[in-house]
Amino acid sequence: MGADVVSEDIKTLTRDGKEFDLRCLEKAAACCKLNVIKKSCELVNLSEDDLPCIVQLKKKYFMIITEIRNGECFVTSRKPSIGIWMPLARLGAVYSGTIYRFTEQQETSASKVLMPAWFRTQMNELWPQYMQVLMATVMVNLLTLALPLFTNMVFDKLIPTFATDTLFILGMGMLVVVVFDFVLRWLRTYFVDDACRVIERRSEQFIMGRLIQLKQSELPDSPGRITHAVESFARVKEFLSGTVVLSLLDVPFFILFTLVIALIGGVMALIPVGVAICLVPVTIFSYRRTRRRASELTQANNAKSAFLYEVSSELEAIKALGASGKTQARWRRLVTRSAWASLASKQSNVLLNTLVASASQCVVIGMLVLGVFQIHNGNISPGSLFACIILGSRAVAALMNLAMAVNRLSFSVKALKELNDLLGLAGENDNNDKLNVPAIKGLIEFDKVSYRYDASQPEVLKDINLKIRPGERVAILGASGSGKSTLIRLIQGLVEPTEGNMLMDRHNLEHLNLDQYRSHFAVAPQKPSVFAGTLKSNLMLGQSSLSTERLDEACYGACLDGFVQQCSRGYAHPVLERGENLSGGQRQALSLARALLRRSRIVVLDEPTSAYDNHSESLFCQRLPEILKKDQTLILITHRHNLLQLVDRIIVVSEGRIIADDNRGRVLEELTYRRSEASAV
Ligand SMILES: Nc1ncnc2c1ncn2[C@@H]1O[C@H](COP(=O)(O)OP(=O)(O)OP(=O)(O)O)[C@@H](O)[C@H]1O
Repeated sequence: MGADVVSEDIKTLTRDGKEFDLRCLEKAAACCKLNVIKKSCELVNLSEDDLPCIVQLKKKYFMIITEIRNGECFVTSRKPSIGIWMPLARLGAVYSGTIYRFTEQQETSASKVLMPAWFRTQMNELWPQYMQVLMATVMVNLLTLALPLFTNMVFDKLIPTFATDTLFILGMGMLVVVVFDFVLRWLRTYFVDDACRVIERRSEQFIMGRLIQLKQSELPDSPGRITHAVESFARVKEFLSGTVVLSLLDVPFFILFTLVIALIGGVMALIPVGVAICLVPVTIFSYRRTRRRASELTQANNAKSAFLYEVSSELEAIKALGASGKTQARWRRLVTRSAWASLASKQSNVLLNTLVASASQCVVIGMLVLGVFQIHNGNISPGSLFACIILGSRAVAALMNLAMAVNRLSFSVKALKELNDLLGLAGENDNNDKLNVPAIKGLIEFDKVSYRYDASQPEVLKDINLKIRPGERVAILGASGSGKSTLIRLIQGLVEPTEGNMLMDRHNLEHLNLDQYRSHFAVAPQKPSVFAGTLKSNLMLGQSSLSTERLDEACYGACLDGFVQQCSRGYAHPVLERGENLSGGQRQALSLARALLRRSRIVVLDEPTSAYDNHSESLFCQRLPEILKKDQTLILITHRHNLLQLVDRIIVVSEGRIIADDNRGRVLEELTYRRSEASAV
């Protein structure tokens, strides 16, 4: 367990003088796959296994102990932010007697699939709501007993004696019961829906947080698969946190109702018990069948979502290429496949539903037939028979709900498994011992780095040794597909070398907190990313408030200033999804301005002017040096000769290897020489 990150997380959670929020801590710990355990013990009894831990002091203060040695402990708190060694006895004077320690979450594979830890954490926090649901369920089911007892009384006592006064009083009482029943059922549904709402908000926040953290190299090739996994979870969570909970809570009442039937009607209780026994194999068979169907349906829907995602983002290209017919034909095939899979899975459901409805009728028929014999033998009265029938139907209804929930569970398990597989992919900061990177000097080193995107593919970069010093202005040149952008991805830690090491200020990137590390980069990628919103929201992506002067400066540098002035609403100019209402050059300028706005230590520009006209490109070449500070490193990937005036050093990549790396003049000379040699041949 890594002390650094846990301490760091804890520090942000323990605000001096404020109430300690255990829920927040549990949530943060769950993100690191840790459980929080509250423990009462003497400080002298703390063992290595307890560390790091949060120590609760008197007066609501908290500290973190990361190490204990020779009667001293290393403690940190928010104030001072650095740690100190302190004798345990001294801390003992202000110690409240409680610590919070951490253990790694252990999961069995079954629990992982049915209720992954992150989802269970959300549900665990909702115990108060579920306790209310439980209480309402108990009340509702107890009130259910009133109707059969009333019926029994009416048939056996009131009809023979025609005691109308008692009948009216009991009738009024039953009306009150009905009103209570209505209110309780409504409340129960409300509590469940409210719990679902909370789970929805929290789990979807968690999912997005985790998705963003996943390693780029681990993500599935198809963004449609990700979308589908997240979408199907939206349908599942309501079922798991609502339907399943209610069905499970109803089950004990099957036993209660059967016991009451046994009390009133003796052997009549055998009927619901018999139906329950028959339902078990039917439900298991149906569950297995539906699980197979769910798997086929998921595959079909995945393919559909992936294709839909692709078509919706490339609609214009499809029209321009005249590929509408082919697109429709492929869509038809996908839809047909998914419709058949959907029909097959619905059939499994319908079969169980129909069987379950028949089982309910069987209970009534069975009870009537057995009841006639029982009445004839004088064992029960007609009133008891009516009461048993009502109770029997209610008892079996509880089981039927459970059987149907179990059947539907196969879909939920499938969807949860898919999402869990996705979220279980390696994340960038999964190891808790990553170093924080509050600042960098900017020394980038490739130490014998090789990289391949896929084990089955050849290496894209081979044995690269390279050093880029802080403040250098470097261009990376090379033919298409030679590996320039991959080089940049490695520098940013977006992908990990298959061999060798990537270093920043002599620290291996695999030991750094990559989120923090990347905050020192300003990147304008080859393919600009533009989002729906305004020019300002796009420029400010990932930034807090900035002055208009800073925005103006960045737009000036990227030559976007002219366009901003043309827009009547200036920076508030609306931008459509993926920047559909902007030209290619404007999208690129926006992405470039966003990078310049960050004033990061390292500025990476991948083909920054590929969509610029010649005039804008020349302007950019003039303006960029005005904007860049001396200590900012510039790494420029370009095919444009004009841009080379911005750099002092040129690195040439060919087929994944560095074939030239020198100052601008010498490399350009060498390239001209090679070109003339080649043309002479
Ligand atoms: N995500 C990926 N999965 C598999 N292979 C990839 C991926 N991205 C790039 N490649 C392959 O890696 C090689 C290097 O690609 P890279 O994008 O680094 O080239 P580049 O020099 O930047 O090219 P260009 O100048 O055309 O942008 C290419 O052969 C490309 O097909």
